[in-house]
Amino acid sequence: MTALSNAASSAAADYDTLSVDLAGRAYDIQIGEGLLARAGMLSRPVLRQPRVIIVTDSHVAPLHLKTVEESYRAAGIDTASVIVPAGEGSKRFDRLQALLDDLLDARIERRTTLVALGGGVIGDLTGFAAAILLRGIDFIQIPTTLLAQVDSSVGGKTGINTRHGKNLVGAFHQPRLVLADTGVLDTLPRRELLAGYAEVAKYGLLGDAEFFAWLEANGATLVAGDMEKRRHAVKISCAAKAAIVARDEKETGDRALLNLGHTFGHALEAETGFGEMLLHGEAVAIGMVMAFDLSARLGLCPAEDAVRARRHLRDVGLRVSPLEVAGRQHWSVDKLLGHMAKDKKVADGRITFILARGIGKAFITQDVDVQAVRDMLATSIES
Ligand SMILES: NC(=O)c1ccc[n+]([C@@H]2O[C@H](COP(=O)([O-])OP(=O)(O)OC[C@H]3O[C@@H](n4cnc5c(N)ncnc54)[C@H](O)[C@@H]3O)[C@@H](O)[C@H]2O)c1
Ligand SMILES: O=C(O)C(=O)C[C@@H](O)[C@H](O)[C@H](O)COP(=O)(O)O
Ligand SMILES: [Zn+2]
Repeated sequence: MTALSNAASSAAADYDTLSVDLAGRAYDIQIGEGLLARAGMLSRPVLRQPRVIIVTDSHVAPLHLKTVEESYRAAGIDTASVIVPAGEGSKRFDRLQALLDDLLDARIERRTTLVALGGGVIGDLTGFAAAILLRGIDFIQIPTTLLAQVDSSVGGKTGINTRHGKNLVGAFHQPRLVLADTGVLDTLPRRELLAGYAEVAKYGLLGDAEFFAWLEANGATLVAGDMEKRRHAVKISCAAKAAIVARDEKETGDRALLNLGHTFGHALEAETGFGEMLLHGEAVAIGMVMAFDLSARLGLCPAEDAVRARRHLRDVGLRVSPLEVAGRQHWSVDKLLGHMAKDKKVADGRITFILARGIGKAFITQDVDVQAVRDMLATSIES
């Protein structure tokens, strides 16, 4: 029985199922409240042995680990758990090594499945561990942040940061299943919810003007706690990401659109040390404002659309300028460009940019005048 038919056959099922259509490696994304308590039953069809190892972090463990462990055990599935320190600092080589050793200590086998229970950090780290342990084992994503539910749990990008930059070591390794329990967002701090909202807005800004207009009308109530609106946003976002990933799994083309705001955002994250000063989603929000500003400066995008992008992100409560990053007084155009020059999308020495012809009309280009980028960055960091 597949996960899809499981959902359909359960009279009590109150979740939506989307699928990521990758030949031979297709998987379902299930979205709804209460999925943590059903994780065991929903995972069974994709497990290759009745044993999982759950990887989670020190914030999520006390809140949600017991529910997931009990759910697996109730479904007759043996569990062990590994808890790593919360935060972006866990996407590092030394933490990866410690995790790999813990998993090997737990006597992992080739048919054992890892379960990533947490935000994007846990998903990226656990997914990478799954990609390289015993030369590749299965994993399931149970995303617990808005960011992870709308973005990082889908699509198979896994990896860690290095001193050279963001996500520079990793692998494409698709999960077998994604269980997005929108109920767990209730325990998520507002700052983290907002960071995830930036990636939600990204889907509107890059390819769906209608969704962006919906967010302009509903974003504030979504952030305030409206469950239906959160669920709708998770569904639309996952559907958009699944479609892009299905047509360009390894980012040889279109998938780079999902990097809107990231070339700038990753540079801002690197400059602030990949930590609490600026979260990934927060950096992406500022990066998307920069991408729209640059597009407008280059005459590619109506100025009004750049204003709309900035206004909406600011109105929901996100910072929209590097100058608003508390604790960070001095920015340098050269340093930001230095980080951008190490981006994974650099080709033949040229930085790839995701720009826009308007809201919902992003495109990929290497044909950008560096002086225009310098001017935009200089304006954005001037006090
Ligand atoms: N692989 C991808 O496609 C992809 C996409 C987007 C982002 N990312 C990566 O994801 C990471 C950011 O993910 P994130 O924003 O989820 O950060 P995160 O994983 O650090 O989680 C944010 C914080 O929320 C806590 N938390 C998680 N769930 C909670 C819950 N339900 N209740 C209370 N606290 C909870 C965590 O412990 C952490 O402190 C970055 O490293 C980014 O590069 C990857
Ligand atoms: O899935 C993708 O593709 C994305 O670009 C999603 C991004 O939100 C995510 O932050 C991703 O990790 C960035 O891609 P990277 O290849 O620059 O690491
Ligand atoms: Zn991102």
